[in-house]
Amino acid sequence: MPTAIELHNVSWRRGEQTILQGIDWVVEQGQHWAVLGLNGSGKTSILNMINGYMWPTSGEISVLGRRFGTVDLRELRKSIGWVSSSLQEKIRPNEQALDIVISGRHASIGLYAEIESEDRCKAQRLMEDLGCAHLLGRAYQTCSQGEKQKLLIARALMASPKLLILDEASNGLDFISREALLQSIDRLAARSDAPTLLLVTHHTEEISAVFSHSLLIRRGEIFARGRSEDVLTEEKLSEFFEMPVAVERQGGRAWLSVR
Ligand SMILES: Nc1ncnc2c1ncn2[C@@H]1O[C@H](COP(=O)(O)OP(=O)(O)OP(=O)(O)O)[C@@H](O)[C@H]1O
Repeated sequence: MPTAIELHNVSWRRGEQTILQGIDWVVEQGQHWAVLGLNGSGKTSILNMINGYMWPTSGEISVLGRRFGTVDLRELRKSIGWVSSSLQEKIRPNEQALDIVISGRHASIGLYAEIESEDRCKAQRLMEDLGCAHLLGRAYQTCSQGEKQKLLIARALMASPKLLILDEASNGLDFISREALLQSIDRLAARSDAPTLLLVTHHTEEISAVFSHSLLIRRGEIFARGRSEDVLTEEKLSEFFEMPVAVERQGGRAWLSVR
């Protein structure tokens, strides 16, 4: 089975500034990873490289077993779902929830292809799985932030991606909505046909047990990577944040506080 992601000695420089330095990271298919790093640490830059929107200054990248430089990126992107807040802004406010989900089938914003009933059934099933089937005929602008996120995840799943990136998916959610979204993500991860998941987050407590591995990025370099229980420890995180933190484990999640 090809690896989901391979970055070998990837660096990215812009003029005098080194934004990524010597990134080595391998994600096997079927693993789910959390990616943690302070603002400006380089997370989005790595995601842009994985999606082929940016090219490293040096190093090699393979995604889903295809080595960059020899692959049609537009084709490859059909196998990658990326749910981010910037996607939210691209959705037309009066578009209906079901249509938004179906539009993910062709990785387009808006409906350009004829809707097949198969697509409609799949979209409905995904909405049920994510607990947002009640929104079917609702206009996007009338949905809450949490509901919008679920719709966008369902939309990304329409194309049956092999890799799904959830980029700060819980931004702006209240406590209850965030828990509901995290539960939906857990259910998704537990499915036998689940894509490889990357959860980009600022909050360790969002990293549930399904995210078996974690990557910590600091100032454009990998600070730590490996099994989440080995990486999300008091000692490592205190060193990572350069601040003494306490970690309390509850339900397989690491809750942080400043010591
Ligand atoms: N196109 C660019 N040109 C110059 N600098 C850039 C460019 N893109 C990103 N950077 C810089 O690279 C660094 C890493 O940015 P990046 O967006 O990858 O961080 P991030 O970890 O995603 O941050 P955040 O959590 O705030 O979203 C930042 O200092 C940013 O200003």
